Amino acid sequence: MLNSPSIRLGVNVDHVATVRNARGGDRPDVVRIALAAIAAGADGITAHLREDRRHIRDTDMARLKAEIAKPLNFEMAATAEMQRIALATKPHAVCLVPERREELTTEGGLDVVGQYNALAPFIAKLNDAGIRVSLFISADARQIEMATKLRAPAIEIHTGGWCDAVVDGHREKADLEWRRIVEGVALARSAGLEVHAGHGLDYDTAETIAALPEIAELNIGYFMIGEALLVGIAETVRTMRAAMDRGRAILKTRMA
Ligand SMILES: CC(=O)[C@@H](O)[C@H](O)COP(=O)(O)O
Ligand SMILES: NCC(=O)COP(=O)(O)O
Repeated sequence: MLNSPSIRLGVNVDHVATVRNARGGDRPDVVRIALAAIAAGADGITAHLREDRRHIRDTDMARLKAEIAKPLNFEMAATAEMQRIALATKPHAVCLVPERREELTTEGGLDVVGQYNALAPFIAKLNDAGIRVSLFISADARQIEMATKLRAPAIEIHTGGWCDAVVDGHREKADLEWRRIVEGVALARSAGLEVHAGHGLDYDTAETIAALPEIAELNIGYFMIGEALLVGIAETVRTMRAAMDRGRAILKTRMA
């Protein structure tokens, strides 16, 4: 089984922009928080430029690209507008996510099976520009198999259903969702995909999923920004990194 020796932490800064936009000013500064997260150990920054610009704005994405030295993971819907912006911005990576204006947050995974014909040329253009493409999908075998046909080198498994069930104490649903994730990441890795995970992760669920050998990257935002309001982003990043390291240590004992 191909494993990922280390596991990267991508900090999603969307909800720093949510707070900033509440009064329409320029504080808190998204880039300043991103730089502090990187200084504390984040391996990259994730930001979601939504069609409705409810949080991250075009200027945020441009400043993040210009001012951070670590990889920028540009989350976006697969639209012509976003492709144009991504090609102009040239982030390290793009993660294609589904979007509905009326959604509170990302609800499901991208339907790469149903959207294959549109996604194939869309992804090819980003690949050709040297941008690493990942697909935000559910841990569904058909979606994973189709992702491999789309020449995306990576997928990000949507962990929202599992995380919500854990937080809500729905043990049976959490166990079912977890089994789907375990099977999905194994299938994806065996197909040669780089496997990321994200949505709804907190310290406990990040530790649990970091024990899966196939996971190369976790992208975490909402929970961490909330924690940062209490203890600061640096301590939050350090605590999240420690949780992920505990997960990796559990993996190592299992494999010993
Ligand atoms: C795809 C995903 O789960 C998140 O990265 C996404 O950014 C969530 O959207 P909001 O940040 O708008 O809640
Ligand atoms: N792709 C997941 C992400 O970037 C952050 O999701 P969340 O932790 O804000 O739910």
